[in-house]
Amino acid sequence: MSAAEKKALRAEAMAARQQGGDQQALTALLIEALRPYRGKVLAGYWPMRGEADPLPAIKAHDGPICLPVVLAKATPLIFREWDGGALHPGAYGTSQPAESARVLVPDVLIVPLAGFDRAGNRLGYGGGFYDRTLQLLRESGQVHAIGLAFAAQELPLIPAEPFDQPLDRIVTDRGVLEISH
Ligand SMILES: Nc1nc2c(c(=O)[nH]1)N(C=O)[C@@H](CNc1ccc(C(=O)N[C@@H](CCC(=O)O)C(=O)O)cc1)CN2
Ligand SMILES: Nc1ncnc2c1ncn2[C@@H]1O[C@H](COP(=O)(O)OP(=O)(O)OP(=O)(O)O)[C@@H](O)[C@H]1O
Repeated sequence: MSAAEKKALRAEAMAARQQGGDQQALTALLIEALRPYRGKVLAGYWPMRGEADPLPAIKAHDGPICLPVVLAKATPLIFREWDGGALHPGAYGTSQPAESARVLVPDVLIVPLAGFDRAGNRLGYGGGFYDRTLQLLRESGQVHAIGLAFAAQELPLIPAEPFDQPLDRIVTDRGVLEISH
């Protein structure tokens, strides 16, 4: 897929995201999907630009919670513990925990999506941050990646590229997709 085609696909998915969806149904399904991970380190995200909101489900998690921090372009994300307190402005309009917060290694990640397809391929903002991060985490242990999106963000096909890290599961407001690799 050319860069221009990928850009167009991303724009299409982001436009669909603006329609939103049933946030309450999404929260209930996400809480259900996280139930097996009680006590595990959970990475969420602070939603921006119309992203599906993982916060109610994160707050219901019984275990350590962390949020992504961008250190630099083209490098994996790190995750700092979040106690529910005030956040600080980070790169690209993100909000991140204080630099004094502990760095944690997540067992389960909620991955923000621009778009997704039924095979578990995902589109983000194009920074490759989650691809790099999931690659690194998967090299050193087991990690479960749950994509979160509104059902309207589904695309028929996102051509997988060699560096793309697929999701293990996708939770939308209309149900849960279990991905078999
Ligand atoms: N809520 C949330 N937090 C997150 C992410 C995310 O997708 N969602 N990230 C997921 O990676 C990381 C931040 N990465 C991001 C990368 C690019 C842009 C962004 O707005 N890009 C611009 C182009 C910027 C440029 O290249 O100059 C754009 O899309 O218009 C935002 C976040 C970590 N935190
Ligand atoms: N593991 C990796 N190692 C090196 N480069 C990578 C890796 N993963 C992705 N990239 C680079 O990152 C760029 C962006 O990837 P892509 O368009 O898939 O981003 P994205 O998945 O939309 O973004 P994000 O992961 O931040 O949500 C690609 O051009 C690719 O070259």
